[in-house]
Amino acid sequence: MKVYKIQGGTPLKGNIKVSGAKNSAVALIPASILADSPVTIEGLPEISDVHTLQNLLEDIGGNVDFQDGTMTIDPSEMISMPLPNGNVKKLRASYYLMGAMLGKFKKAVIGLPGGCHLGPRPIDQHIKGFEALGAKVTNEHGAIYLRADELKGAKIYLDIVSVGATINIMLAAVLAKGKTVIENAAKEPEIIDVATLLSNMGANIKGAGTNVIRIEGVESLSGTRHTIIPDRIEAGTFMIMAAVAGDGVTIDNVIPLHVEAVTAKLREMGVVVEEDEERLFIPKTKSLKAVDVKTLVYPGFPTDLQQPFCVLSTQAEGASMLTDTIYSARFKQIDELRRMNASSKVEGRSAIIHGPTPLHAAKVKASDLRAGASLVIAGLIAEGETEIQGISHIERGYGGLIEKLRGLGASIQKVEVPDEDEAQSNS
Ligand SMILES: CC(=O)N[C@H]1[C@@H](OP(=O)(O)OP(=O)(O)OC[C@H]2O[C@@H](n3ccc(=O)[nH]c3=O)[C@H](O)[C@@H]2O)O[C@H](CO)[C@@H](O)[C@@H]1O
Ligand SMILES: C=C(OP(=O)(O)O)C(=O)O
Repeated sequence: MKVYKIQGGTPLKGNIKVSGAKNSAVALIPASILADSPVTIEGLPEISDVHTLQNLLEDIGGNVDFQDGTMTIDPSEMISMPLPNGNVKKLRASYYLMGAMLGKFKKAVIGLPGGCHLGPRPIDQHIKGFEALGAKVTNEHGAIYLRADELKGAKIYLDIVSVGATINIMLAAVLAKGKTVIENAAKEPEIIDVATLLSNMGANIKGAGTNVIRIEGVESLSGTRHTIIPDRIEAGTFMIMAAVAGDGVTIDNVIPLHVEAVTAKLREMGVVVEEDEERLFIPKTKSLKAVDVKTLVYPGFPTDLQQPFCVLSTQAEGASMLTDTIYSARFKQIDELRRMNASSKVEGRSAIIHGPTPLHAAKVKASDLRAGASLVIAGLIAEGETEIQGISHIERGYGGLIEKLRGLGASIQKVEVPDEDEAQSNS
């Protein structure tokens, strides 16, 4: 089994570059299915979610070339092959194959998606949208069957503000007949990025980034070239690292507006954040003050940074309360941080953390992507050598993390160790 080993205590210094956004990448790649000719996407992150989607597009007949962050997808020979199992379970965003394949082929069979276990993650709003557009949707043995004679534009009000449902309905609607209006749409930057790609492919979309999106269906879409936006969650992760373990860190390839909620919270804690057009500089932090955080939909504080932020709170003076209003059970990092001496507990939808508490190295396990990120940050400040298991979760969303952190002087390596669970079950 591969693990990360981190020798904590080395202050981080220098420049670190943010990659393309995971949550855009995983929607832009399926969006290419809708074109009639090759789509090229530049700046993609080297993460396993991207590689898994490449394999899924190849499974349905796509011709995909991926080198140095640039992926060219030729969809001209794709067919609506059923994808009930296998790779679709490896990531959350395989649900975008539903919208894209329904839009293009008017039929699809896609297994229920995987992704991080953060409490219930239903897809009822996606299905409600597909049905409103005229699709018949059934769940048969864990796979979603979608079929429509024809897709027709409709007015869809989302009961819950959902990133996935907003994008999925856009994907299904761009080739539908007539006008679709998505009300109570999510406003995340990734939605604008996907709308930009689709518009450059020939789609007619207005209002992406606001809570009402209007789409006028078109006959066909063609290939184009698109550069992805930077990953605001990776940027936020590096901001937290710099605040808690830094001795002067410059974060390159950031859109400061996209991380405003994080910047504001860090400043409230006493962290200096200097903004430039496309970069941030965080000097060494003198002391950290405890703050309360509540996750909200964009432009609020992102749920994806709640888990890493918990580590910062362990080093702040006083009691912090971090409340996740998006996911009821996104606190699996807390038990692992307690192993490392954090004074923390979960009460309902909140983590309560008392600090400052020195963290000690331990053997810990990443249960999901951002729990993994929080353990990496904890390992960087803990005394001794931390071993992190479950790194496949981390590698779904952070590309080249070891190299990037080594560039800041961190002592981190990926090594093979015997699998203790396997050894125990064999003995
Ligand atoms: C691949 C991707 O982009 N993942 C992101 C996306 O996930 P994802 O798109 O899955 O998250 P949503 O925005 O859909 O979920 C928001 C909330 O709505 C609920 N919900 C969602 C859809 C639905 O049909 N019914 C329903 O009840 C969810 O359980 C959750 O409580 O947005 C989340 C919220 O910012 C992020 O944490 C994820 O990193
Ligand atoms: C929850 C996340 O990802 P996914 O939706 O892909 O599981 C995340 O990126 O933090």
